[in-house]
Amino acid sequence: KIELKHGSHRIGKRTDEVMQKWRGYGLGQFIHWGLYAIPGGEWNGKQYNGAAEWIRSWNGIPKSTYDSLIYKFNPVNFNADEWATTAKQMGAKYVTITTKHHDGFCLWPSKYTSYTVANSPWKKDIMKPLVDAYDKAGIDVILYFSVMDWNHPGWRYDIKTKEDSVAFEGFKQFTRNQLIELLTMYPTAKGLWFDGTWDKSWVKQAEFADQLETEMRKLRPGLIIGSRFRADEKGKRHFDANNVLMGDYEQGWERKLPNKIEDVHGNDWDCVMTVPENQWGYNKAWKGHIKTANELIEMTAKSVSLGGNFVLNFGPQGDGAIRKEEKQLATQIGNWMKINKEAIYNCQYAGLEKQDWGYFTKKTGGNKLYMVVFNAPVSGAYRVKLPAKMGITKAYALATPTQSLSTEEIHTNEYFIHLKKQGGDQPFVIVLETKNSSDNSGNVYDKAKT
Ligand SMILES: C[C@@H]1N[C@@H](c2nc3ccccc3[nH]2)[C@H](O)[C@@H]1O
Repeated sequence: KIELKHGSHRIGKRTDEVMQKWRGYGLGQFIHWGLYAIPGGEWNGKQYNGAAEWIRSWNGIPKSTYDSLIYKFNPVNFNADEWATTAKQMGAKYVTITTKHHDGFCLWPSKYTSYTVANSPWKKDIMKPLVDAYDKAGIDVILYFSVMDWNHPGWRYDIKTKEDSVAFEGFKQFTRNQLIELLTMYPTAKGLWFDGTWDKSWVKQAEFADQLETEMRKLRPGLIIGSRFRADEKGKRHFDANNVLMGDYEQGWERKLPNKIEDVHGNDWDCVMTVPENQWGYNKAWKGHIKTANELIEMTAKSVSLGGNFVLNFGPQGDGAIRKEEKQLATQIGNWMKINKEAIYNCQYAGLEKQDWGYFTKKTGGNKLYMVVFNAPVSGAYRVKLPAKMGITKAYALATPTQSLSTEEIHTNEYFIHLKKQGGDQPFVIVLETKNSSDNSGNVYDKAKT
């Protein structure tokens, strides 16, 4: 074990209520919105091949020209309630919103820089109406904050000279000021989602970042901060030099999902996902594979089956409207969630052997197992292996709870649940109510034969 002052300060999952609620969210919405939504991945008729929110880094645009986009920020179709309603309809339980992305433009009227909405034609705070609208919709708000800030003169990728270190000290105070300002202005925010923390300059700030995290947690008890915020004094990120998770949940699953439970090391985690291959900010020309609702529903079920949350990204247009393709996905996913949300909300890893038909989830603190089916077996027989002593007292399709399904024990603790081929192309859920035969209440038909 390596002696660390600024490594992880907790072993194992947080057990407080705020984190237990976070653990049960299942499905979230990410919002990437800022000046980059105005060009939308295109400049002077030329397409930028990278992620639209990175267009400032393209050598096809002078930096100062990009920075002057602040004078074009006037989102006449921005409607915070519409965004929150879209998320509500989709079934999202939390939202992560970019307060400031790498370009440094602030969606709130920060006192510590002039590069904010206050100095745009729009003039007004964007964050306040958004936080209020999502709060009203019963959707918890997490504030995304990029430490890397291309607009601030004190930002450095690394600290090589005396000048670098003087400049970066100013940048560190600026960063602290903005974070305290955000937590003070939006006190209902449940957490911070940090980004842009991979460069050497920040990785070298183990003590400062550790103290800042402690200060923020003191200011906002229960605040949720992921593993991406800070490095330990050995320069280790996400997991400290003793391989212990930093922060409250693993934040490394960006545009990728774990495949098996061993990949998540017993930690809380969330997966943040784009609809196209790699576009977070609005991009006019969505190229390549655009994920379908069924693909995104499967990623949600897979995330919950492995003990995490799935956070789907929306990149609103420069005028503040949400594009129709994203609205359509929110509606399709929402229609599925309306019927099947019981298998997603407040569910966790079931601890069962994965089967080909889909994913198991388990209700937290209950005796219900859910089989979220994506690949219906041609036989209509769904294999289920249970731990010894656990029996099935009832099985039914979630959509038709009064029609019990026949359960056949084919080997010790191994069953076939029989369900004739369902029509339609929608994933569906089978519920298994279970009982431990150690407690002899209620009959457990562990020898049931059809
Ligand atoms: C959540 C995502 N994180 C940002 C990002 N920047 C990166 C630079 C290099 C590799 C991965 C990156 N992800 C993306 O712009 C988006 O905000």
